[in-house]
Amino acid sequence: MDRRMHLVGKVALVTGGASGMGCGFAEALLKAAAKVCIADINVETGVATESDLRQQYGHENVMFSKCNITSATEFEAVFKRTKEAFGGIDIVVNNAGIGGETDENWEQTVDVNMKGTLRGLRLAMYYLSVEHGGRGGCIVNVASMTGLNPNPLSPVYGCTKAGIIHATRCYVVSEAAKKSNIRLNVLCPAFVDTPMFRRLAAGDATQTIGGDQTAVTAFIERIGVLSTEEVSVALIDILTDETRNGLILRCAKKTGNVYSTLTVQDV
Ligand SMILES: NC(=O)C1=CN([C@@H]2O[C@H](COP(=O)(O)OP(=O)(O)OC[C@H]3O[C@@H](n4cnc5c(N)ncnc54)[C@H](O)[C@@H]3O)[C@@H](O)[C@H]2O)C=CC1
Ligand SMILES: CCCCCC(=O)/C=C/C=C\C=C\C=C\[C@@H](O)[C@@H](O)CCCC(=O)O
Repeated sequence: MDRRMHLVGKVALVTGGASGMGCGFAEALLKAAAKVCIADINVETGVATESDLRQQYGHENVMFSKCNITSATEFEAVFKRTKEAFGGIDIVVNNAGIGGETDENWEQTVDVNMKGTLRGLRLAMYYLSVEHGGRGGCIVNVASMTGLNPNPLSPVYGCTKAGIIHATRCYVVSEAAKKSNIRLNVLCPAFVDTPMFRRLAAGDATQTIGGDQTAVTAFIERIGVLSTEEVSVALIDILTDETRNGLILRCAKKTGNVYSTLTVQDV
């Protein structure tokens, strides 16, 4: 049996879609003939990305919606607008996230990455569920390799990403996911060449603890850096192969793409 989910005409909502990895995901989805809502806190970049993608992939296939994922009202409004504009939602990519480890910004890292992503996950479960007028589909949460392995440079960030992995694990085994045929997977990239990565590589001291840029540079050199196109290929594989459910996909320049199961041995 063909287990490929054709993306033609599918509707995707991508948070943090104005730039970086999210923008790459939006473009890959549009290339596969899906319709995409990019939701992002940055209006200037969001409008510019919308305009660029509309020119390439058709006005009717792309929309930008301003959304701070820490705001319940704004986030809910984006789901509503996407459903109204495109007739439903099939795919949600919870991608928006930030780094920040200082006394001033570490709690914001938790608010955006943990609470914001949980909010997106809860809304996605609601909008995709059959009992609330949805039609099932696929949720991909973007965590990080640092959510699985210790990263001494960004512990708060790493914790939020571990939280995203565990939240996905819990929803995978939920009755709600099974009843509505909702697949959930988590993407764990290592370094990817995006504005966030470039700030880190350029020595933005707010992104790490310790202030040792030599350690950051050595870490990046050891791990390697993926392009947004390479990570987008991984996303499209998760979306199109309907056997992919309850999985972690690790992506790193030197080791490639490796799937493992989200579930661990039960007691
Ligand atoms: N770049 C990297 O090396 C890696 C990044 N990641 C994760 O991938 C995701 C995307 O990261 P990048 O593209 O690198 O970052 P980026 O900073 O280049 O892009 C993130 C996008 O999210 C938006 N955003 C930030 N806060 C938001 C909020 N509160 N509400 C809505 N939108 C918001 C930004 O405006 C931006 O357009 C993040 O969750 C990040 O933690 C994971 C592994 C590696
Ligand atoms: C805001 C900072 C994070 C930037 C984005 C991000 O999520 C990047 C993650 C990249 C790679 C993580 C790799 C983890 C590797 C561990 O297994 C371990 O090898 C780390 C050991 C520390 C070291 O080598 O310095």
